[in-house]
Amino acid sequence: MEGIVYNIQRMSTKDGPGLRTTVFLKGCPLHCPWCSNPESQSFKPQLLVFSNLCVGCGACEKTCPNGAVIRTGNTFNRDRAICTDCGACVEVCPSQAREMSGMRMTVAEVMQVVDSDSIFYSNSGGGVTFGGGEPTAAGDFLVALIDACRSRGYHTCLDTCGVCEPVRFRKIMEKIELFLFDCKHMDPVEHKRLTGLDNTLILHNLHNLFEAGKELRIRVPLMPGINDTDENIGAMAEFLHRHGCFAVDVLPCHTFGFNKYRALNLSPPELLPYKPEELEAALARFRRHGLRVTIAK
Ligand SMILES: C[S@@+](CC[C@H](N)C(=O)[O-])C[C@H]1O[C@@H](n2cnc3c(N)ncnc32)[C@H](O)[C@@H]1O
Ligand code: SF4
Ligand code: SF4
Ligand code: SF4
Repeated sequence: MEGIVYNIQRMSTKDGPGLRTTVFLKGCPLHCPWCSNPESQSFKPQLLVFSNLCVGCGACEKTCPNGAVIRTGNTFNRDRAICTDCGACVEVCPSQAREMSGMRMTVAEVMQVVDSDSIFYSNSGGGVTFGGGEPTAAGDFLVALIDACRSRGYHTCLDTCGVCEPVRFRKIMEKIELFLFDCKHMDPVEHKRLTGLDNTLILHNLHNLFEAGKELRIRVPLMPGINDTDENIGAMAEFLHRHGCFAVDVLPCHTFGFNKYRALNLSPPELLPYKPEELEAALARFRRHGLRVTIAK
């Protein structure tokens, strides 16, 4: 079985306990306007062009079979309407200005990388995390990867936005040991306006996780002026309290990865990270609503 993987991060300390291997699966049903991994949203491999690294050699123009390379002065980009993301120009670029995101891999190929890190899992209390994109959108490929990890005794963690058809989510839920579950916005209309889908499925799946007593950490990507209002944080606290949860991990807005929007010929988000005093004020709103708050690693 095959799926599209856009990165395998080794020795990660940020995606769950201990030392971890994080497998990033490409494709996401949401389009959060602040997403730090815009290349993770499409379900297909994609070309990124980092114009600042272009040395103007013209090799890509000569190689492109579709005439999709556009020259502006001494830099070479591509016409998105014509480019087929075939990757031929990446092979000839001498300066890494061109890069393909996403490659087709089999379960065995992913597990070869995972297995080579396994010595570190038992010593550190670590294991394997599946992220993305939205890992549940990879369907049977994700299930097969989890099964392969569990059969070897590796701890498994899922970093998810929770948008997943409930029957499939239940199947995944039974196999995963720790969930990092995002809560982005509590208002369904606002959730849809921001991300393209409302939060009905998300809250349904989250409710089921709580009911099943699964180990989970709620993560809130905190975006200035977007979801850090007293009203939204209050609604979040009300939902979480009803499920016996009194703590969240906050991911304050960062702009790492925003350079990849230009590399995909997209406009980067117009967002600035919090000033320290603004972040403190937002965190205080969580505490006022009875939620312990930690900044996620
Ligand atoms: C790229 S997502 C992948 C997992 C899944 N799609 C999700 O959204 O939960 C990984 C984490 O990064 C967070 N994130 C994405 N963009 C961010 C940004 N600009 N600042 C802070 N956190 C961000 C997400 O909210 C999520 O918790
Ligand atoms: S990815 Fe293929 S089609 Fe697109 S610019 Fe490069 S060579 Fe041309
Ligand atoms: S091959 Fe790379 S360095 Fe050469 S013109 Fe194209 S993008 Fe620039
Ligand atoms: S759900 Fe996650 S991967 Fe998908 S767009 Fe939002 S932050 Fe990006």
